[in-house]
Amino acid sequence: MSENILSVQNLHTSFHTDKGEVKAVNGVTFNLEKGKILGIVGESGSGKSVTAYSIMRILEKNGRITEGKILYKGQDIAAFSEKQMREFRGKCCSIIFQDPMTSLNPVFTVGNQLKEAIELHTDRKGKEAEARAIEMLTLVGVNEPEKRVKQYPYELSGGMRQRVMIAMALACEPDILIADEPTTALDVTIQAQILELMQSLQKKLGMAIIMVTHDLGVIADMCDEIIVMYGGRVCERGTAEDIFYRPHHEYTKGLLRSIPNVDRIGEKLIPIPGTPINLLNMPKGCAFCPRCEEAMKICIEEQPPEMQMPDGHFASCWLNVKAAMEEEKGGRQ
Ligand SMILES: Nc1ncnc2c1ncn2[C@@H]1O[C@H](COP(=O)(O)OP(=O)(O)OP(=O)(O)O)[C@@H](O)[C@H]1O
Repeated sequence: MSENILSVQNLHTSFHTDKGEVKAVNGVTFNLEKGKILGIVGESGSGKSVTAYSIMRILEKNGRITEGKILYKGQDIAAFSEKQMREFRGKCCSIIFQDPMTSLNPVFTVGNQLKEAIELHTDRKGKEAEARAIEMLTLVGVNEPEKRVKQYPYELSGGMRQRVMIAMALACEPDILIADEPTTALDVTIQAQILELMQSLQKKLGMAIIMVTHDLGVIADMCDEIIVMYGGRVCERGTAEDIFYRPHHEYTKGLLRSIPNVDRIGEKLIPIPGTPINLLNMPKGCAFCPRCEEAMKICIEEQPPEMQMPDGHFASCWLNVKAAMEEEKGGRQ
């Protein structure tokens, strides 16, 4: 039976700024099953990273979770003390970022930093931690690990640095790994290698992964479940198959039209027209409405409810409500 290791329920996160309250995440709900890969997809500014940082409670000082629950194995992490949170980060849930250089300390060797992470979160100390560091580098496919531990981050390539970051994140065998745009800064071939590595580690270690990305194409083959975000809200969530083959939100359809597809070679990619919404001034209705070619009057006025589709996945779009009503009307005639 499936088991939710993480359950995010109606999460709201805001930032206080001189210009007003930036409502970055507005009612995000999803479940992450043990050992599964979940993708969070959306364009820049849609609230993907803020959702991830809310889970880790690593928001910037002006940020705050204003509503909702984050349950880890059934326990609400909002109630965790700072000490419990330090244990949670690393042992239960780890995060890797887009640019490993911002996370790796340039003045310490790779070995030193790995050893420190291992000593901090596990019982392995000294020589045992050093041996574990080499073991972890081998696991993530770093060649000549004995030599690498003595090197500084600047001596490694971008792909190699990301492997080191993954090794560090996995040193304590967390149940959940959050990867925030882990391959965006890498060139395409290295990107594919890192994604492959993450998939194989997921299989080997059995952890769950949350992949945060703006590129639906990147995660097409690796995710079990996908949530599509726009303007801090979830537009659609379901299995990867639901999202790719049976999309029920106009934004998801737009995203799909804008990624290359081998079945449509020669076809033009269609970008989504318009600009992202202003989070300081959220529209009353559907966040995507100003850019939606199918928008109706109700879309401007009211936020669409999340509806379960016949195949079981969820979408928040008034067009589905209209379609459902018309079907019902047709059935009654
Ligand atoms: N400390 C902050 N103060 C004010 N606004 C913030 C802060 N951090 C994030 N935001 C805003 O929250 C919104 C969501 O940001 P978030 O980083 O989650 O977007 P994203 O979907 O991950 O996109 P990207 O890939 O560009 O990071 C953005 O409009 C961003 O400007």
